[in-house]
Amino acid sequence: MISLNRTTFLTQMGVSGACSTPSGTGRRQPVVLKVVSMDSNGRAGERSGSVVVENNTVKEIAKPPSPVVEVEPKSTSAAAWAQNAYVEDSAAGTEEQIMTPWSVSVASGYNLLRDPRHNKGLAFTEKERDAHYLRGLLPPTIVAQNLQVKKMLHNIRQYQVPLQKYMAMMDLQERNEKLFYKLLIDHVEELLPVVYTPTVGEACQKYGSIFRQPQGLYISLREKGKILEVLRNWPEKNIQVIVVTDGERILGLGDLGCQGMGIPVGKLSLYTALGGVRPSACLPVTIDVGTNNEELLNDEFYIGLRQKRATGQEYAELIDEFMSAVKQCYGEKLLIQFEDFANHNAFDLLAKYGATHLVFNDDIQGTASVVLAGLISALKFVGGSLADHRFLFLGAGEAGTGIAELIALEISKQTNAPLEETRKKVWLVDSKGLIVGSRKDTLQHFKKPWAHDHKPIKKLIDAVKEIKPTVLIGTSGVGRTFTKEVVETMASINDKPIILSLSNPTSQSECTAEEAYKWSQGRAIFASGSPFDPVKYKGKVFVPGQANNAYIFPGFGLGLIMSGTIRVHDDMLLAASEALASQVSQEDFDRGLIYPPFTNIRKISAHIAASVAAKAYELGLATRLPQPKDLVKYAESCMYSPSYQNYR
Ligand SMILES: NC(=O)C1=CN([C@@H]2O[C@H](COP(=O)(O)OP(=O)(O)OC[C@H]3O[C@@H](n4cnc5c(N)ncnc54)[C@H](OP(=O)(O)O)[C@@H]3O)[C@@H](O)[C@H]2O)C=CC1
Ligand SMILES: CC(=O)C(=O)O
Ligand SMILES: [Mg+2]
Repeated sequence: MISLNRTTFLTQMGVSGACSTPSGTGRRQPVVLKVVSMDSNGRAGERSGSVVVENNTVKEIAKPPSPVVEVEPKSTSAAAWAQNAYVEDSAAGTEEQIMTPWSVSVASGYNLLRDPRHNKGLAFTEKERDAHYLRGLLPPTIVAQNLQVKKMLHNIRQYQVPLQKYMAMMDLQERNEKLFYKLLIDHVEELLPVVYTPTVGEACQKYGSIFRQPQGLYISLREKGKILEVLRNWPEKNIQVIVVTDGERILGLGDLGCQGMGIPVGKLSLYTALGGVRPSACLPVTIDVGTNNEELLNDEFYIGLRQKRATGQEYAELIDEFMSAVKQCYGEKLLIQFEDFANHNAFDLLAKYGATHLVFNDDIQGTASVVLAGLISALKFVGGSLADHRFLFLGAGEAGTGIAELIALEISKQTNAPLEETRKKVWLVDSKGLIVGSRKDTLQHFKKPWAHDHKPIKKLIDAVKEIKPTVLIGTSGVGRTFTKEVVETMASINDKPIILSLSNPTSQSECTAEEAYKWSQGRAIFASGSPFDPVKYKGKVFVPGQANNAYIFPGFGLGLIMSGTIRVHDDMLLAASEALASQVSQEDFDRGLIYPPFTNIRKISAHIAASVAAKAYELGLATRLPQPKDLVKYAESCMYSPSYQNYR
């Protein structure tokens, strides 16, 4: 039973007198509610229902249906949760803590149509139109969600320019969230390149010009000392995952400053679409410490701070305040995904906060896990074990050394050889040439483990001829660096050369799919970070795979969240790789694929989540007890559904 003075209730919820609905004494006031509530087991969920108002007092929430998704483990106390729940008391002008474990927000009539989380557009039924004051606000026709999906897809296909498709998708997300996710989930292969790489790269470059609505939180140097207050400005309180960037290394496009926001927004839409994490639990964040991108600093439409990047103590203090604030606000089990930081910060942030927070670096760890999975399944084509192969990377930054380390770790686990030994199977080339012992003094710390004894080599082609790799991996961020000569040399050394061009977006890919197949006479096993269309070569169709961390992070994150895991461990990355590799079917292999199609991604994510959670339980890092018996089923049951709910 909820008893709250109606005026206070509506004011607190930011509902002005003008939009409040008639509320005679004892009259059931039909409004759509989003109730974040907690049951006696400490489980929270979103519900919809109506409220009963008596004598200007909200008396009850009428029979809310079961929670959409269980989001809090049993061990969380209602009081602990409540500490994180705040509303503005506009009358008093002060912040007031709600001491009951629920909060309610109301939308009806015109506001309901403007509320993307609950809006259904033309899909509102006759009954809902009556009950929620929508009569006359919509044309008479009523359509099913599937027809809305069909119409939106038709509209999006009319646009020839990818950025226009992107903007149409963003508009939809801001208008009707469930329809956005239904469309994205049902047509994931077609729309992933629109909301994610490559188009999201262009969107970030032009973010200032296309900016319409804030889609996440901007924390700039001006917010220093106030980050906790800034977090409370975000409308959602029960955040489970943050994707944060400082915009310094956006895909392979360099420093895009504050306009990097497109990346956390895009990654989190995949958390929901591919991994089933509730949208309301996702928070995109961009930390703005300036940019060294002169073009943006001189761009009149640039949306960020117009100053050079802060570094050193000033940078560290802002990040530290952010990390403390989010933990204080959202608790120990909040997952923080670092995304597209430059490598001079990324490794240090991961090391520093890995000990105190649930942090995951997608570029270092997620990429490593997805590539290892691809290599495990590529063994089907090339034979042998990982230990039988030699790996050469172009690019020795976050992605390159992250993947290298996970490969070495997996070989070490498989062979019981020490890591120092297994690392010797992996070679890396950076902008100055092959990483070798004689360069040790001048190398950044993350390159040092790869400085093997060898004479210096400047050019990739010479390194390929000398090392004779079976696997060539591009993580340089520089397009067309796998030249005809490089690919031909790989094909002369190997019957089936494995070539992965991981750099994003498409313009930065080390080679195209067509180049890889043509120059290797159709023998390459090829995958790329951004998608390429199938290639017809000598009468045969070759389907390239997409080696992108999008296969891993949504399921990985779901696994951490659903098990209440408090720290990430390398063994979880290995578990995720094996789970992904196990999802490649014989039919996929028959098509030459080393990754399963994205059309099955929700099922794949459930398997990844289950494996990650199982590892977390094994390592004693999971706090959701008891452990569910069937983790795959449990993962599936936790997943957000984009289907409309009925509002009574
Ligand atoms: N497919 C996927 O899922 C992912 C793809 N990526 C992509 O990988 C690329 C790199 O990302 P990340 O590792 O984080 O970036 P980093 O900046 O950390 O690393 C880039 C590396 O490439 C080297 N490099 C740059 N130019 C050249 C060149 N001309 N020849 C040889 N080496 C060069 C750099 O050398 P030096 O150290 O000397 O400067 C550095 O070692 C990006 O395009 C990114 O989009 C990243 C994560 C995931
Ligand atoms: C995919 C990704 O995370 C990147 O290119 O940075
Ligand atoms: Mg990234």
